[in-house]
Amino acid sequence: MITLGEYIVKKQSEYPNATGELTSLLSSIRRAAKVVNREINRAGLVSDIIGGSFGRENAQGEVQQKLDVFANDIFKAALEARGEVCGIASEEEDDFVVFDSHTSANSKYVVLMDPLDGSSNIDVNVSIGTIFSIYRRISEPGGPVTLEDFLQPGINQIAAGYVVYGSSTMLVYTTGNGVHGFTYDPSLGSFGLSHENIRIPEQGQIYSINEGNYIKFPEGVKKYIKFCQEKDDDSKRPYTSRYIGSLVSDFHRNMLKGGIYIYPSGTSAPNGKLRLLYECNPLAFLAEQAGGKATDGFRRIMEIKPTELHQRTPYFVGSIRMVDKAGEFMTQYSSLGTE
Ligand SMILES: O=P(O)(O)OC[C@H]1O[C@](O)(COP(=O)(O)O)[C@@H](O)[C@@H]1O
Ligand SMILES: [Mg+2]
Ligand SMILES: [Mg+2]
Repeated sequence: MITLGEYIVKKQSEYPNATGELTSLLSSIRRAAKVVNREINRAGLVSDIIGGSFGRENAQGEVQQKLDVFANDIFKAALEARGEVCGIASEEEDDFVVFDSHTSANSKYVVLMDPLDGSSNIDVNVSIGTIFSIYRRISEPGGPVTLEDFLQPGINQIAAGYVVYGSSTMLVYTTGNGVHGFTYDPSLGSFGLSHENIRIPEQGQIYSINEGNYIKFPEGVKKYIKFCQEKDDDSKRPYTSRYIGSLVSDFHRNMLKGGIYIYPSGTSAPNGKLRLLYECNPLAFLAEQAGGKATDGFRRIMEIKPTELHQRTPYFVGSIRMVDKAGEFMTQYSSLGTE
């Protein structure tokens, strides 16, 4: 078994100019994932780290769970410790955080993260995740870190990935050279290569959307859901509806089996729920690297120029032919002004 650490180093050797900073940064994430995984495995045993609300709201007005805060602290500390990162932005931090140690201040990377994805599933033993996105800063190393360092379009990402804490724990990442998955082996305490060069099937039979919000959906989405539910032997419809309620877990399943995940805009959430910078862009990079697609119903997600740290966007991601089909319905009904 080749471990994640060995694989990252091996990949680095393919880049003669590589400095090892990204390798070290990725291994900080690997180490933090192990610590968070250990706590998640005993979720349910209520303590000051896990089990229930932290009793405070984040910038988006969501009540933070204890594990949201714990995961945020663990990843933040791990990213600061090695000095390869000059600053982070996180779902659980109102503003971006600058690391001011000498090494950090001179480093060239910023990280954006959703430390704990699927928070509503923490206390009910359903799989959850962590999402991360890595950019080269725009500002000069050694100089002040600015908001512009974080408000970069997804196409500028250097690397992205997620950890899914499910029946097994996996870390899946890309550096723009394919998508690779590693499964955690608790007996060895390391991640082993289990899914090299993941490819999303162009067409799947799974659609993932919270149909509880159906009446609030744009007409294009309502029509696409009906399309998924209609019988048509040629295209193996009706498709199967699967919705875990943890973006990482729904995305991971659809990436391996084929499928589409949609979190649309709605009458009560005009820009949808998901955050462009640390949920949608990193998974869009992975989806595209695996042969899939990610849009807001109309535009390529990774070409959207962000304006705010916690901005939301409608999200359509997964098998390329399914995202295209959903896009056709969105265009057709938005042009009819019935969006
Ligand atoms: O309950 P809803 O409205 O369907 O939302 C579920 C979605 O919200 C999220 O939980 C948002 O992420 P966080 O848990 O990180 O806030 C996604 O993981 C998930 O897909
Ligand atoms: Mg999330
Ligand atoms: Mg979260």
